[in-house]
Amino acid sequence: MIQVQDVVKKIEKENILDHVHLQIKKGSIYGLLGSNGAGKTTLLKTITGIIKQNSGEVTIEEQGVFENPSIKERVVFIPDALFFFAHYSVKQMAQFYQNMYPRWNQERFERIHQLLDLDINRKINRFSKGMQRQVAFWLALCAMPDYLALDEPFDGLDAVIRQKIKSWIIQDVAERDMTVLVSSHNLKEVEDLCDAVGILHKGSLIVEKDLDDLKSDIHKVQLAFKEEVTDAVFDGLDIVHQEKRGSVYMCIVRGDYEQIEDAIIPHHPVVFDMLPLTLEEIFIYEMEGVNYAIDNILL
Ligand SMILES: Nc1ncnc2c1ncn2[C@@H]1O[C@H](COP(=O)(O)OP(=O)(O)OP(=O)(O)O)[C@@H](O)[C@H]1O
Repeated sequence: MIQVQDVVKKIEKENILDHVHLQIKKGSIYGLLGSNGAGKTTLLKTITGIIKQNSGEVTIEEQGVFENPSIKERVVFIPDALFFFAHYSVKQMAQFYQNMYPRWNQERFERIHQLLDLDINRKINRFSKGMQRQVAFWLALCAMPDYLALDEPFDGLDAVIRQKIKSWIIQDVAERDMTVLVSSHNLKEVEDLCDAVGILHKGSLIVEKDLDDLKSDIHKVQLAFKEEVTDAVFDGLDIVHQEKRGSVYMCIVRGDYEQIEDAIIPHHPVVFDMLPLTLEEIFIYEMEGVNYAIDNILL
């Protein structure tokens, strides 16, 4: 398990991480979402022990991560801006990884080689951006990490490779109980992959929930009534957002399905549809809740 307790990270006197708490269960895939500049990369670097927090605690399996080689050899971080040694070929970079990560799996390296079709003797900086990202995943997965942290991981990968890599990750989670932390602006991708999500805004975690709970707790409700109604109709509903188009109300409402139904039905609506929100919609409304507003986004 990864535990982040009351973590503050300051850069130039500013709290880039502002008393962050989070927990990531072993064998789960956790999606870290947030606005630009929210602190996601800083949090990933803190969790993987690349940088040290000013206060608070970051532990993996109850051990501090920073300057802890026995934990770090079980953690791999793929940053959004990839780094490879200049002039290193895939083969040379693999040798470096082999020295860094004692559980390096050479057989897996050769198997993935056949599946990715990249020349191991070619200098990595001669590869395209997407090919370099393939190399990053290739090396990361052969290091057999127990904890894999990914920052905007699928940027620049074609759909076929993306699917392939996602299935390898899911396989490692299922078979080896690998824990994955993924930060991404591609919410569709996160929605498909993650068990739990956290939303970071201005250095604070504003939401942290299992994805299923998050989705069952907020709905898009479309309503119309035969006669003009007063606001009393909406009493008892936790409305996050509301718009009226003609005679139809479109509302975003917090609460479970039955609870919302029980509040609405007594008012005899002639139209009453309730739909789950996509993760992208949930994200937008949660951000609106912290005044990161975008008006008239209801579809
Ligand atoms: N080395 C640095 N020096 C100064 N400020 C920094 C540094 N690294 C990060 N920051 C600041 O910290 C804040 C958080 O940055 P971070 O890269 O963690 O955000 P992010 O959530 O990953 O953003 P994005 O989604 O845009 O990639 C930003 O305001 C950024 O300017």
